[in-house]
Amino acid sequence: MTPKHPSESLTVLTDLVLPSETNPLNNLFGGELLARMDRAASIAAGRHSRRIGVTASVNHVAFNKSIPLGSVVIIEAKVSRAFKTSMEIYLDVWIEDRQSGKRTKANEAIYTFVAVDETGRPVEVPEIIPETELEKQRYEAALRRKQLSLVLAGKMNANDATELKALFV
Ligand SMILES: CC(=O)SCCNC(=O)CCNC(=O)[C@H](O)C(C)(C)COP(=O)(O)OP(=O)(O)OC[C@H]1O[C@@H](n2cnc3c(N)ncnc32)[C@H](O)[C@@H]1OP(=O)(O)O
Repeated sequence: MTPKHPSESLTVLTDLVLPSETNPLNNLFGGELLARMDRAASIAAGRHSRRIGVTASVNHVAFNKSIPLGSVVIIEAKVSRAFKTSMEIYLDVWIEDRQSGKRTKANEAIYTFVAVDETGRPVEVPEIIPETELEKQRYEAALRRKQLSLVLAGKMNANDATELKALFV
């Protein structure tokens, strides 16, 4: 399989915050943002693998900044690392000022998707070659995050998480 670059999976989802999507403080409901990010990540995973992608885990979500009613929200999703059948998708969420067009970073999230065939069985995905400095940083750290996610899910013994253990020695 020909390796790909993260830019080939870039998915940008731009949408408004409507009244039905807000909490009592008139800010975007967390679950609505999670769903939008899942959609963007699913498209990014599909662009990288050209397969059906299922969400295997949500590894990290930081709701750093609330997103008010009426905001223009931009979600950027890109595959940050591809393993054998799984892909880490890194999501950056921005609020765009209507007047100036200036973007403010609101949230970040990291999802893991697995490429599957029509019967739901995991299938291999192309390798990824990071290009920019940020892509290289995210690529390097992705193996640690995969090991942490597998340990927390009870799918990996902590003693086998070599990359993760290296952080503490
Ligand atoms: C877009 C959507 O919303 S889809 C709907 C929500 N998602 C779903 O319904 C998915 C349901 N879950 C499943 O179908 C299965 O559990 C799968 C396909 C995700 C994984 O199946 P498994 O039988 O565990 O397969 P397997 O053990 O071979 O793992 C497949 C890959 O997933 C990775 N993986 C599995 N669980 C996790 C996890 N919790 N965190 C990180 N990676 C994981 C494995 O490390 C492996 O990666 P690799 O092949 O790149 O090394």
